[in-house]
Amino acid sequence: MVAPSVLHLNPDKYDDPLAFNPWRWEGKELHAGSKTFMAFGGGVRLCVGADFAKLQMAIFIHHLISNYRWTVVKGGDIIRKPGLVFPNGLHVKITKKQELY
Ligand code: HEM
Repeated sequence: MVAPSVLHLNPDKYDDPLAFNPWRWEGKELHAGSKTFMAFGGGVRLCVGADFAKLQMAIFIHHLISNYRWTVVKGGDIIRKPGLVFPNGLHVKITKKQELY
């Protein structure tokens, strides 16, 4: 049985687990097989909205790529293992593209 909250609220894994701290995963391995993070839960209680949420993220990224110009500021080294990993981050500046009409 998988109980994501037992993992995510475990003070041995995360300092002050009840605090809102989006940086808590910085430097940790975040991939499908991660032992410290399960974004959509797992097992029989796997998030039923996971595919819907991923579709919304894909549509959002599509609009960001189609309508905005991305300029790399720093980072960008890529490791394929097999998913993409940016070991030193990928900092980009995003500016709205000029309207052509
Ligand atoms: C980025 C967006 C989302 C994240 C990170 C997320 C995360 C999670 C996690 C971690 C669980 C498991 C909770 C547990 O095991 O106690 C869960 C369950 C659930 N999620 Fe999501 N969720 C997201 C979006 C959605 C959406 C869009 C819907 C509905 C349209 C949804 C509906 C549900 C439902 C109904 C459950 C309970 C499933 C069950 O207990 O059988 N979620 N979600």
